[in-house]
Amino acid sequence: MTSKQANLEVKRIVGIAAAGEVEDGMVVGLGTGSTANYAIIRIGERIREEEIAVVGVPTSYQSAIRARAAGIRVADLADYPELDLTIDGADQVDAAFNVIKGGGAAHTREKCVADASTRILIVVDGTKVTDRLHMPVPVEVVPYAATGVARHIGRLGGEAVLREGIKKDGPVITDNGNFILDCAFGTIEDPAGLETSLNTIPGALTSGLFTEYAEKMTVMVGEDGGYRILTR
Ligand SMILES: O=C(CO)[C@H](O)[C@H](O)COP(=O)(O)O
Repeated sequence: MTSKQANLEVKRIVGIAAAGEVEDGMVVGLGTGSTANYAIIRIGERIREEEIAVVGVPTSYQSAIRARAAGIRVADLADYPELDLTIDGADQVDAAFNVIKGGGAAHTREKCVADASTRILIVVDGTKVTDRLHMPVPVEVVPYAATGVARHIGRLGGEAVLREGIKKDGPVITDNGNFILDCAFGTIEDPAGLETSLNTIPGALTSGLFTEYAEKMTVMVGEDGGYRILTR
C-alpha cells in the first residue's frame, strides 16, 4: 500500500466512525473534502440499512453532489438554520481546538454550517494535529478587492498568494464566485486575534480560521487502523 492509499484508508475509517454519530431524525451538516466524503457515503448506507430519516445540509457543490449520489435528502441552510450535527474535515487542528480549514476552498459555507450546528465533529488524520497552527490560512476574497486584501494581509505580517487551479488555468473560483488567497503567517501565536483581524478587512469574505467552536467540537483522529478522540 502506498502512503497515499494508507492515508485515504485512515480517512475512510474515521469518516465512517463519524457517520456512526448520526441519529434518526437529525439534520446534519455535510462537510467537504475526502474525509467528509467517506462520512457522507456511510450516512447514505445507514439511511438504507437502518431506515433512519436524515436531512443533509451540504457545505459545497461537491458535498451536495456526493450526498445526492449517496441517497441523502439534501436541504438548504435557509430551510434548516439550526442543525444537530456537522461532520467535516480540517487541514490543521491545534491543542486548543483552533482549526484551519479551506484546503478545498469551501470554508465560507463550512463556517456558516458549523456556526449553525449544535455539535461539530471534525475528522482528521494524525498528520493534521499540531501544537500550534502554522499552515497558510485560506481567505476567500471578493475578486475586485483581492489586491487590497493582499496588502492588508501584508500589514498583518502575512504573505498572501492567490490560489490557482490544478485542472484550470487562472485563479480558483469558489462556489460563491470568489478568489482564494492562501495567507502564510508562520506560526500563529494568537489564532482568535488573527481571525478577528481578518474579519475586518474590506473584501475579505471569510477566513479558514475557526477559533470560536472549541466548546461544541469533538475531534476524531484516525490512526493505526482505528481512531481516537482528541482531548483539549
Ligand atoms: O476545509 C476543507 C475544504 O474546504 C476540508 O475539510 C479540508 O481541506 C480537509 O480535506 P480532506 O479531508 O480532503 O483532507
